[in-house]
Amino acid sequence: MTASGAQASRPLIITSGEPAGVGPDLCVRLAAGGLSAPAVFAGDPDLLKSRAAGLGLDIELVEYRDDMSLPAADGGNAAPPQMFVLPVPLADTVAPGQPSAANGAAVVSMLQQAAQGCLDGRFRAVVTAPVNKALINEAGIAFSGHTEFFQDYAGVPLVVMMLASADLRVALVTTHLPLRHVADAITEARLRSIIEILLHDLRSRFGLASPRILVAGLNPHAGENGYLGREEIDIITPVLDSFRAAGHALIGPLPADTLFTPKVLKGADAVLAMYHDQGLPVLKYQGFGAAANITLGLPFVRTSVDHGTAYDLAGTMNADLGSLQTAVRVALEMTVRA
Ligand SMILES: NC(=O)C1=CN([C@@H]2O[C@H](COP(=O)(O)OP(=O)(O)OC[C@H]3O[C@@H](n4cnc5c(N)ncnc54)[C@H](O)[C@@H]3O)[C@@H](O)[C@H]2O)C=CC1
Ligand SMILES: NCC(=O)COP(=O)(O)O
Repeated sequence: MTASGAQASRPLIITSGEPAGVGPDLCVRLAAGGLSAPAVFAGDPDLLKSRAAGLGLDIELVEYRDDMSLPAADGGNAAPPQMFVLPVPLADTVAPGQPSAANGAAVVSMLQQAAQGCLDGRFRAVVTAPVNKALINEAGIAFSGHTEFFQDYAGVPLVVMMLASADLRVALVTTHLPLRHVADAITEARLRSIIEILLHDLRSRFGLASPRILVAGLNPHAGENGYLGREEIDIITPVLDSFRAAGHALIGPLPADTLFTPKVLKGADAVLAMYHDQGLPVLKYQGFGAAANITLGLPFVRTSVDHGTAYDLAGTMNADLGSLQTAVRVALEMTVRA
């Protein structure tokens, strides 16, 4: 697959995420293995250098400047491989697995610089390594996730979180919300806008002309005709009916407990789950390590890993690189299509 000339000349920006987690390890491993497209890594150069050394990787860190033109396959033929770094210095030095809230501002700065570079057209797309949401809050910065951060930064009213493996796509109506607030957040207006974004991006970014989407109910047994909750009757069904009347293939609301069985999933292009832990455990059970987290509805492409900071694996070669590789591949494919 090849990108257009203008797209190919713009590098991906990959944020290295929580400094004490596996993000920096995965980034140096990705750079050492070579990428199929130009990429810049946002992070602290000293940290990346020391993590590469600790993992026994021989790479040359090169400070990235906007006026640089990067080799087509980043670090491809250079020996040792080159890693282009947008420097974001940390406030505190950290050891693998030992996070410090003092670095919260630097972690958020990586995201700001990446988002701004995408909005300005300097970067092709952003790929994020995991952050620790609680630690950023401890640093005094309100933060519930990359998804919400990029939505706010881009100034768009709503985005959709979708995790995708080779065999399953799961999008969410609500994201990082306490469970007791979920039902109130599922309004007709929100559900309608989420479905519009999902339909639009499945067509434009994934090449699905008429996506078939299975929609979960909120309550057990999709509400059991109203005896176990009324959201299906009052909100979900009317919204789905209006999309169906317009010719869209939306099936549901389906009982979530059997929605993910192979027979029901057959022929579906995506599942729309009502909340985070209704959909994501299934996706992760099915595809952990080979899935990407994608934010739909942004004015730029953003993908991420399917896992968290994995402090227990930081500084070792034991973390699986598969999800970061998948996130990079999906970002490249999405930017070719759009
Ligand atoms: N995209 C992001 O920024 C995400 C960040 N997080 C953050 O990560 C932190 C830790 O969350 P947890 O729930 O413990 O999830 P986690 O994904 O960090 O760890 C859960 C389990 O998966 C394993 N694991 C994670 N990544 C792996 C990899 N690449 N290869 C092999 N095994 C891997 C870990 O060793 C652990 O056993 C939290 O602060 C959370 O906010 C969680 C999910 C996504
Ligand atoms: N479970 C996915 C997750 O929490 C990642 O969220 P985000 O940081 O990508 O918004």
